[in-house]
Amino acid sequence: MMTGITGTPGTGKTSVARELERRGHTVVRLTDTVRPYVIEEDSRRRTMVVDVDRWVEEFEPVDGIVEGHLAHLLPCDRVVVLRCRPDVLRERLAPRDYPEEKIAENAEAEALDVILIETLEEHPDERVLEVDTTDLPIGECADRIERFICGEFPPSYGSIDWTGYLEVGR
Ligand SMILES: Nc1ncnc2c1ncn2[C@@H]1O[C@H](COP(=O)(O)OP(=O)(O)O)[C@@H](O)[C@H]1O
Repeated sequence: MMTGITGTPGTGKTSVARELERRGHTVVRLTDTVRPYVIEEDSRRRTMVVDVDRWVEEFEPVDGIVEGHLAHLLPCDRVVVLRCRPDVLRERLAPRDYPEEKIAENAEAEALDVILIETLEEHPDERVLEVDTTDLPIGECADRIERFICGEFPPSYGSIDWTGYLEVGR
């Protein structure tokens, strides 16, 4: 079974995947697989443009966890969408040497549920779990994901509304 862990940068994918790996799960990091599919790199914005269609087409399915902000585009059996309140997301991204424009874009994408919407375009409801990591310690996020994978924790999404965090007049 392949479980995707996706989310806006800063929502905690790397941290929770590290914890799940420590607990014995096989983890594939998407950043390690996209390199051959990079079409363009924008070093100022620290962004890569990837040939996503070809990457999805050629991706070898994994019996384990795939972690990365494109994971929901793969034919996963389960998808976990990590979330983080936009003001806290900004704090989490602050130590990265991202330009302000990129931090603002990520906070806005999070406020607009962009990754959740993309996930629901690809996967039926019963495969999707949204986890709000804002106040949930990494270990507890990992517990919930493990229980979701084995069917003990039910799928759910849609209880988050962060439109109030959209920055107006930018
Ligand atoms: N559940 C959490 N609670 C508090 N801080 C977290 C949590 N998950 C991640 N963080 C912190 O947020 C920052 C970004 O986490 P990271 O795992 O790198 O996110 P991503 O891989 O989604 O970009 C790190 O400093 C990490 O320690």
